[in-house]
Amino acid sequence: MIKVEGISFRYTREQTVFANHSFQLESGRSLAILGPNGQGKTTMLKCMIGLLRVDTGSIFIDGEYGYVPQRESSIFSYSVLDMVVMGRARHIPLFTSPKPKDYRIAESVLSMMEMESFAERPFNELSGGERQLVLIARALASECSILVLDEPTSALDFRNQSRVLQVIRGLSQEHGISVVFTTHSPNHAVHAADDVLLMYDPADYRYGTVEEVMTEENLKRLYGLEIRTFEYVHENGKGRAIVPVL
Ligand SMILES: Nc1ncnc2c1ncn2[C@@H]1O[C@H](COP(=O)(O)OP(=O)(O)OP(=O)(O)O)[C@@H](O)[C@H]1O
Repeated sequence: MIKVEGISFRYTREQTVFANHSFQLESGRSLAILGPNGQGKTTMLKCMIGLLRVDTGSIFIDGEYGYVPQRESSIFSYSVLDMVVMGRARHIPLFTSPKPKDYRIAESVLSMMEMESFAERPFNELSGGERQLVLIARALASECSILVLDEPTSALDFRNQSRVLQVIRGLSQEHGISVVFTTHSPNHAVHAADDVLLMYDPADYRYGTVEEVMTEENLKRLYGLEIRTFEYVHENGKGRAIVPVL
């Protein structure tokens, strides 16, 4: 779990990115962070995992985290299996090679994500969506209990967006992994998150469950747009779609 209490961050004296934000992420839940371009979503993620130091407040992380960046390419032509094995780095002593156990774990993660057939393919020859899934697999191979993803669905086609959202949902619901991700899509937050953080402006935010927070009124305020939400019924239950009024 992650507990964030009263944190503030600024890159420069003139520019506060966020001030006095508090929220938490319980085990096995997923949290979506939404806000306009440049509002500080990536900065928030970086603060949460300690890549940036907050100016005030505290962050308590109970567990190991795996970080999935927005995009990554490799100058070497690693196979997908080798890329995923790299996720084992924190378990492999310095100057030693991965052991059969590391390969077994990497293979089992690929299998959990139904990507066994990708194991021998060169990572650099995969599509953007396939690479995103491999980067998620690499983070999971570290046996993290918290997965942190920066815009995991950006640049993906409709099908791969759904695939990544299903993976996020399954990891929290079936594997007890806590997931935090940033997104520009309110629909993706509704589909894959339990909790939401809306970043309005540096001193103002809203945090709560999807049901509490993802209202037409709050989203209108966040994006400066008229928004409508629709309930629909599908074979596995109910869903909600959010659209702008254009
Ligand atoms: N290294 C940096 N130094 C100075 N300012 C930065 C740095 N990185 C980001 N910023 C600024 O901080 C603010 C927040 O940036 P951040 O990337 O966290 O926003 P974001 O909500 O993730 O944006 P986007 O949706 O466009 O990806 C922006 O105004 C950005 O210009």
